[in-house]
Amino acid sequence: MTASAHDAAVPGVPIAIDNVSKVFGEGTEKPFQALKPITTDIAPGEFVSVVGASGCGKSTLMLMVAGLLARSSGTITVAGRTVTKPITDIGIAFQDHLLLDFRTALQNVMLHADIRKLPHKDIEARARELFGQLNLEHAMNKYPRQLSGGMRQRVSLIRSLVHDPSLLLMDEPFGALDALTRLQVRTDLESLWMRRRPTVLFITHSVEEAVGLSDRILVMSPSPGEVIEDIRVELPRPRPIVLGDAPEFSAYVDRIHRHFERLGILHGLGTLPKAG
Ligand SMILES: Nc1ncnc2c1ncn2[C@@H]1O[C@H](COP(=O)(O)OP(=O)(O)OP(=O)(O)O)[C@@H](O)[C@H]1O
Repeated sequence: MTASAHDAAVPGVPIAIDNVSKVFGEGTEKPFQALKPITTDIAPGEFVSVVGASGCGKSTLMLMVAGLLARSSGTITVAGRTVTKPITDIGIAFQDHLLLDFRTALQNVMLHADIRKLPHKDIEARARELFGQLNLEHAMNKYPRQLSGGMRQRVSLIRSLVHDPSLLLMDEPFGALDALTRLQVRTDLESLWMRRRPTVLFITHSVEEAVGLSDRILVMSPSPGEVIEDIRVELPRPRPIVLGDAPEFSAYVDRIHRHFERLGILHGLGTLPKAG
């Protein structure tokens, strides 16, 4: 990739999560502790995934970072400022795969630029570049109904990143995709992220996807969730689309699955019987 003035701009924002917990229904007869206290720092431009059993509190944590849900204890700062209300003053993007039927792919990508009156020419130039980067030029002037589910998802990725947000929050964005498309979209997300390095908080049920994408993975216990291991993934980038046969990759995946086995989330992992 060639460096340009644009690439040199400041990447993502830092996030500090200090002793943050969540109890739903506080002060009622039936309070429910969804999250035990969590403390972690996310560096500017880091790609951090959260994995854990269903209901362990992953979305709750993300909503609190976004300022969309009040915390029960602790503090969260984003870009050095304490989060007390929904974050709107830094470039924040939520992954949202809904495209408008009556707008072409390019017009969908331009949606926020149109609404927020951002510099249309610059954003459109960047949008075209990103369509090119993902080999999707042919889709630019098509309507969502003319695109496959995977292509729609990739268009929505471009839409999330076209304004170079400093923070991208993604809650299980690829859940509805088939396994092959998911690999492609994962690779596309890495390639778009590498361009400007926004900070990404990424929730997934797929351990392989987390290892394929992340700088760090927060492994959560079952409900009430807490971080049981914070794993730094030291695999070089860009990571190949097919990672399964790399022993370093499998070692990370295994390590996380073993946690889940120990916690009773997975059963019957065992080891392969010896051949012969
Ligand atoms: N507004 C709410 N009021 C009461 N309980 C809630 C509320 N929101 C979430 N919960 C509960 O808190 C727990 C954590 O929910 P959360 O959605 O954060 O889990 P999750 O790890 O994201 O789950 P999944 O992987 O299934 O999406 C769940 O038991 C959920 O039912």
